[in-house]
Amino acid sequence: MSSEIAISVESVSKRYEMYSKPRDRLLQFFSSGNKQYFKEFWALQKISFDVKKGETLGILGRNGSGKSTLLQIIAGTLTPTTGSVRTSGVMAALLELGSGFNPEFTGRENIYLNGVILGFSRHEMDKRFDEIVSFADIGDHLDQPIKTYSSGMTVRLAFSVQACVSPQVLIVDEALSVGDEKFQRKCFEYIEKLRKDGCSILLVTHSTATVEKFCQRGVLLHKGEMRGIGPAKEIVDQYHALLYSDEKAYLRYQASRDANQHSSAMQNQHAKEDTPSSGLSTEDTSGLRAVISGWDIFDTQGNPCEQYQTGDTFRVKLLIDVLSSVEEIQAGMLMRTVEGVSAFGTSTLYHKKNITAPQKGSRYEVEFEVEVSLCAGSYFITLAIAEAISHSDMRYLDRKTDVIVVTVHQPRTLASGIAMLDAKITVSEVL
Ligand SMILES: Nc1ncnc2c1ncn2[C@@H]1O[C@H](COP(=O)(O)OP(=O)(O)OP(=O)(O)O)[C@@H](O)[C@H]1O
Repeated sequence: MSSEIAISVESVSKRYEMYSKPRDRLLQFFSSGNKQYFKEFWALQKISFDVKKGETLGILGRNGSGKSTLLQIIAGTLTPTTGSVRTSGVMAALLELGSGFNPEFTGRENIYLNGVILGFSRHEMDKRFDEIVSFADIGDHLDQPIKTYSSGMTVRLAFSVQACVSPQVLIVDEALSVGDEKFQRKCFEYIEKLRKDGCSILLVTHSTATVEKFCQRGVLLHKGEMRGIGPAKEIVDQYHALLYSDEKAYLRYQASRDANQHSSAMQNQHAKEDTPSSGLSTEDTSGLRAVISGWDIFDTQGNPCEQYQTGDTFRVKLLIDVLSSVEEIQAGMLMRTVEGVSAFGTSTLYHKKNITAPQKGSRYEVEFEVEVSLCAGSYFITLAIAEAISHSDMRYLDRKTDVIVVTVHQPRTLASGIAMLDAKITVSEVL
């Protein structure tokens, strides 16, 4: 393995044996391989990629696409059916919540236990102990058994132990989403510091905002196969195409991306994405057929505004430039939480307001007026336009991912979660 590489994954596949009845497992055990009582399920198929030293790589994919399986194989807690993984340097892993802890032992005891697993002596852990405890900030709970911890406390301690041993490779599996926002920020600051010090980081998350912010490159897994590897933003776009379209539409999107990959047309598009308000020529020089050429968010008085209170109304406007003939254009918006969970999406299709037979060179403005029935938090808005092919199918024309961030405040907390539903509470004494 080259000295520039921190993790090398070579043709890794993982097969699970699926038994329909527990009895079949026993029969298989005694069958000495003459008969197969299980169905094969390949959770991963021929995955290969390298992570460079100092690089942060994000792994994206729908639920069940194989992300955790891959991380466990890289962390060495699961054996691949075929293929191999090589890593260099001290490797710390934050896998499933508290998976490295013994629940019966106290936090203090588990710090030392984890130290041994990571290859550190007691003396070496003594030197790091204070930093770990101060980072975890779990107070007196340190001397209580881990089984009494909340999930937030467990993740605090797990992160602190793994990060404070100055690893050369850090593997993080979604675990951080359990902690509160303040602790998450602290973790990401620490991850950034580790990255600057040359640590290679592999991050599994559903938050595309996290991938775009922290990762140079991304990997997209789909049904156990690697569907893409490349600059974080491109992989996030592919992931969105996979999430928000049906499978057929995604495959078409991917095929057209592959065809255009080396053409200047795609480079044009990304250059334009970086300067959204620059305005676009209406000449179809790029191969694109329609683009989102501008967008903004306003309050009901028409002032640009990204801060709202629950119950307020905002207006998102987007401009669409039609570069060549398109039969019918559908425009949509999607609001997602910081963790990437969809909170609300709507489209001209749902409201029977698609743009039909737009002329080449024409420009349209679409306005979404939305009442903010959301709990307090930050929400990212993605805008997209697509060509309606049939009632249930579409082909993406342009997409602007997480381009508007709305912060929702609630002066007096009335609810938690995402949706602010109207609730009435009645309390009465039962005699
Ligand atoms: N021990 C197992 N036996 C059989 N199938 C398994 C086992 N572990 C995982 N799988 C299957 O392997 C596939 C990949 O699972 P994995 O947990 O890696 O997905 P994931 O991308 O991490 O999902 P999520 O986003 O929901 O965490 C899933 O279909 C899962 O059901």
